[in-house]
Amino acid sequence: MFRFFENLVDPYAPYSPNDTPPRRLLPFLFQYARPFRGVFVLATVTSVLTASIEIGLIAAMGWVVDILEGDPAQVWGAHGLTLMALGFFLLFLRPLLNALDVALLNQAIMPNLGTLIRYRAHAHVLRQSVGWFENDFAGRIANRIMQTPPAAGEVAFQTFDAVTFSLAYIVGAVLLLGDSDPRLTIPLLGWMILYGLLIRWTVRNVSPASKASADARSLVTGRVVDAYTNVQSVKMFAHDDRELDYAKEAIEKARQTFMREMRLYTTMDLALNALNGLLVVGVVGLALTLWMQGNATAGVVAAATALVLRLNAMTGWIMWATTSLFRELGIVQEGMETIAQPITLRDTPDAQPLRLTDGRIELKVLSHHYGQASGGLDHVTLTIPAGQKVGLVGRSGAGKSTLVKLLLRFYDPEAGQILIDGQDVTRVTQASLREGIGMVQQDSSLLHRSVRDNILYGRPDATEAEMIAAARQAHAHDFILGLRDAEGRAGYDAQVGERGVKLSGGQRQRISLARVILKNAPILLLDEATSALDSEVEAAIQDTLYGMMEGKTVIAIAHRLSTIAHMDRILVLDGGRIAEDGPHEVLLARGGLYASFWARQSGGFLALDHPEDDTDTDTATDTDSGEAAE
Ligand SMILES: Nc1ncnc2c1ncn2[C@@H]1O[C@H](COP(=O)(O)OP(=O)(O)OP(=O)(O)O)[C@@H](O)[C@H]1O
Repeated sequence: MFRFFENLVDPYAPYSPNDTPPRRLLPFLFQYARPFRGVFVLATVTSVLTASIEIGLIAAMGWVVDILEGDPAQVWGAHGLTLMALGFFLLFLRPLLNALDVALLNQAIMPNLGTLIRYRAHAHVLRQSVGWFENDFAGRIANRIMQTPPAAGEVAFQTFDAVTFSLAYIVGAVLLLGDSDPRLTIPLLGWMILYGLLIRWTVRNVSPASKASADARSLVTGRVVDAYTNVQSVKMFAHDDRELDYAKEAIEKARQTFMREMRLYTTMDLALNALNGLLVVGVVGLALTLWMQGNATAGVVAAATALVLRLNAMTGWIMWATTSLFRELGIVQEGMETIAQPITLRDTPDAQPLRLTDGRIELKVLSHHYGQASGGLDHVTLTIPAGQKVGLVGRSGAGKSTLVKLLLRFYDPEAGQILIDGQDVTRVTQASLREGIGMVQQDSSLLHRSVRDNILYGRPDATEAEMIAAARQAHAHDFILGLRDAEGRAGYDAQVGERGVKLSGGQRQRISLARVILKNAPILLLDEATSALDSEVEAAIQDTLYGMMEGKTVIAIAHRLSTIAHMDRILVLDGGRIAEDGPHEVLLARGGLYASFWARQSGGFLALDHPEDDTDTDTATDTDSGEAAE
């Protein structure tokens, strides 16, 4: 029985993703609720029926009190059949309806609605561009993906469990009292107006307060996760206390917003109690007066009393349900700041797969300043013929990585065009573009999975033998065989830890090299691909790299000029522009920037951020081949 209801809606059913999700709350929720339409209609019906039955039972109780006033000997004869029908209804039909109501809520809606939202929200966020992720905390994004779905589930639950039920119940109460004596509805209607006003006040204040709270909580998660992911820097600079203070600031903000929210609930509770007192005194007092005047039966007084006492008990629950509904709506609204953001970098509707025939790359007056006045790339025009090997050098911040990221379409250029084999990279599908490009980065972070999964990331359908061959080529096979993780998994099955932290930098770089070897894409981008390797391994890997470059168009960013000196062509970027362009010897002979870089190389390293300043840069060269060495 459970399974039937649990399978009523498939949260993973195919759907057409929406690049621009609605920015308003209700349309946003409705888009996720669409697959649940049938279930929601049924839940509304059962909820209304359940409320009507509650009212019916109270009416029946009044009726029973009235028949008690008659002759006991006559009761069975006159009302036996009705009483038996009532018993049958209570014993069998009511539990059945109740079971249907609960199963729809607990089995069909609750587990599936949250799952559907989480799955689709994650799918949406995954489609965001690299630039989008750079502008936020990963922890905050994750927090929103985690807390929005249960909040939306709670909204649905309260809507059917409390709101629909209580509305139906209150309407039923008015009808029942009106039927007994219309005057009895006067205090009830008065109460309803005040109660409505109280709910309106609460709702208006609770949603923003809860959104502020949720916002503050997400910030806490963002800061906490930021400290955990960068724990090495935290420890290295002995900044535990600073980090704690930084988090405390956010934690305190969360406490302040939470306190503001809780004040609302206390005020609401006090007002509700006062209102309920008025209701009981009003209705029961009036019913008693009518009875004393002989205008109402004992049954009417009993039913009216039962009704308001039940209402009295229910209002707290309704109020709680209504506020939790709006509190959860506030959380959903906060989550929407992440989940409802449009995908700005997307495939054009007519995007075709990239047809990579030769691997010719053209940049046409390409500019990208990350939305700022300077930085990035500035008016770069360039043609790289198919199969050419290009070395890209320049000072730190010259725009080398920007060029590579634009080529991969991690961002859309602010001006100009990039063509690969004559096709504009913004007009082909992103998947096909990135399939055609292999990239090895300086900071090769791996996924928290097994070595095998990480290498196969380059080509998931590769065979075991192909994967091992790639690892061998990257000089990774031997050390991989020696790996063993904390759970005893060894070799290719060993887990590499978050971002590959359980491996050395050189090991990480070799694994990421193996996956690019496996991918075997026609265009190769190397961003300091061997920077983390010791010279012995590097020498061996250089051979592998030269082998890999065979027949491919290559752009290699290098800080160590010796690794690119033999390339067909060297491009020197300076301040986002191409300063020099030509083979090693020609550039050396020209005596410009490249020649000065080369001259300043010591032991194969090149200096630096400030080539004018000899003393500083030479020191940096000796100690740091990363940032300082260009
Ligand atoms: N995501 C970003 N948002 C804003 N500005 C950025 C971003 N990425 C890079 N920049 C800016 O663009 C300029 C070029 O950066 P880029 O990373 O391309 O330099 P680079 O030549 O690769 O430097 P390095 O050798 O240090 O890696 C820098 O001034 C940098 O501050």
